[in-house]
Amino acid sequence: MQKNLQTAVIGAGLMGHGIALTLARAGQYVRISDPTEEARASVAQRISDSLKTLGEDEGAITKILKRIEICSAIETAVHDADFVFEAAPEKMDLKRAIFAEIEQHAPQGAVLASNTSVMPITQIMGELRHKARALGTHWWNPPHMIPLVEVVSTDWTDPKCADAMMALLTDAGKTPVRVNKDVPGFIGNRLQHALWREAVSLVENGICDAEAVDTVIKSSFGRRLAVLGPLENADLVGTDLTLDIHENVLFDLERRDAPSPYLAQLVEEGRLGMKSGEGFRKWTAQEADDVRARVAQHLTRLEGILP
Ligand SMILES: NC(=O)c1ccc[n+]([C@@H]2O[C@H](COP(=O)([O-])OP(=O)(O)OC[C@H]3O[C@@H](n4cnc5c(N)ncnc54)[C@H](O)[C@@H]3O)[C@@H](O)[C@H]2O)c1
Repeated sequence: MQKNLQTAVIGAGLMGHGIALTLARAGQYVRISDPTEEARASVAQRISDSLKTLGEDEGAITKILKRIEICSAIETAVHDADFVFEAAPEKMDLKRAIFAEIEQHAPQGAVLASNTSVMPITQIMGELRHKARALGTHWWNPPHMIPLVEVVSTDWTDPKCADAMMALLTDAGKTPVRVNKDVPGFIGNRLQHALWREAVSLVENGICDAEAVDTVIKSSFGRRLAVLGPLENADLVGTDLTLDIHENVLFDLERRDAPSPYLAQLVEEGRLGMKSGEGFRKWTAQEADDVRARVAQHLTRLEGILP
């Protein structure tokens, strides 16, 4: 893979800082833009802290930071970019306006990607003049630690642009996966939220409490999920057993096609989770910090264990 390519990251928040450091660490140049003074002022320190978590020393961090330029204007960030990653807030109108501006200033050959979590790429980039270079790259949080990036093609995405993006991400140490149809939630969030729908339903229907749901997952199939996907598991136990289980349980699983009223009520009551001190469960600030530290420590350890 060619090095010293010019990349642009639009939005220097949680995802943008991690995408930028991943690309710079892989030997590419990055211009990262954000209209917010606070985000621009803090992004170098946040990147440095994340690189430390990844085990980089001061010398390496200085070299990586030299590859990253911080800008306020989208035009400056994208004017000579080969690849553009948009990581601005999850608002359709904002993303559409950002891509109109990107297209105005980026080279015609640049591949343009949105990091939207669930919104259709077709809708975000439907107004572009050159839609063949538009696609989705759904990175996962923290983007510098979770290997997966879903590369989403629309009906009009040129396969060569998707190939180029796959190559760039692979070279940067990511595990890109192609999503061939632009469906809401792509692959990962469809799977994740199918599980969350059932998890909420179990609590809502008094079958168990929230702690029991989390304990069951963490102490059972959650343990093997990182090395055994569900379809590998179905082949491992046999598709015949899988069919028998589905015949006896699927009829009773949650199947509503809208969010749970129980979840809506939590939000209405201001029980927003760790940030408000209570969601499905009560959380002290210390308990919330402990969870974040536990996740970071676990992901760091996994880096050394998993292929
Ligand atoms: N946080 C996650 O876990 C996660 C995971 C996967 C995907 N995403 C998606 O990534 C995107 C970014 O999420 P985030 O968590 O980094 O949000 P964030 O709020 O941390 O960062 C967004 C940044 O965009 C900046 N911004 C606002 N308007 C802008 C503009 N016009 N141009 C450029 N930058 C602008 C903000 O100042 C902010 O710094 C969203 O689409 C989100 O859905 C988030």
